[in-house]
Amino acid sequence: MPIDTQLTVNQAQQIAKLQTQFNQGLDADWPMAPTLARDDFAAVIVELGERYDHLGYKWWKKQQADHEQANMELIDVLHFAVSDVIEVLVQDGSASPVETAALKLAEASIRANADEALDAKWLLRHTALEGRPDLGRPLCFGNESLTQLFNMLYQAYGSAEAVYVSYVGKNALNHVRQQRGYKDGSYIKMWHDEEDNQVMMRLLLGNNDILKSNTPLDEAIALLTNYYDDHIA
Ligand SMILES: O=c1ccn([C@H]2C[C@H](O)[C@@H](COP(=O)(O)O)O2)c(=O)[nH]1
Repeated sequence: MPIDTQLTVNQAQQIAKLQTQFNQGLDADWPMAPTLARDDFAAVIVELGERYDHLGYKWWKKQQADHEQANMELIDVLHFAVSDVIEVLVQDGSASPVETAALKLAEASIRANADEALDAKWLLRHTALEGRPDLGRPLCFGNESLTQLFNMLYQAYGSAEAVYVSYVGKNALNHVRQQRGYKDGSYIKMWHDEEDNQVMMRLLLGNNDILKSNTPLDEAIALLTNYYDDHIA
């Protein structure tokens, strides 16, 4: 049964905006005149590799699949995919790349369907078909690749709403990591016996107000920072 689900326009706009804000925390001039060298597609490839690892792809070794962590890698891919879309729009001369990227996200989320989710290799194939060698980008998130990514996200999370909460949560966690020393290595990634990702999902899923809020990021960051300071650091 196809799942009838899609991002609201407001959710798509939030994702494009939150991604821009996070990237600008690392490089204030991104995306118009970046000063920090970044390679979003290298990151996409590595995140998909991590996904295969969590799925236990090694047929020559006994492994335990961790589907929750594998799904979270798709949320990481979404971060870098949105960044890629915005960068291509800038290179193509768009005057409003963040707003246009939000529109592309909303449209892909309408076209997508969990039943059509395929293995990540097919996603990569589409990014190659939609590549822009003219921009020095052999792989790119065009409209079809974005749809394929949403197919996979819907299969992983069951609804656009769950994808949205997971995105906001991971984006917030990325901020908390930066604020608590991820760059200098002092951040503690294991929260007791679990990865911070997993604790984050539990904390946010237990807090319905964040989804409805107009400032979901601020609320998610506050929740996670308090937890980190009270229980971990
Ligand atoms: O410029 C960047 C750099 C990192 N991330 C986010 C995306 C992923 O959610 C997360 C990956 O971090 P690791 O867990 O792989 O360190 O960082 C961005 O959104 N933009």
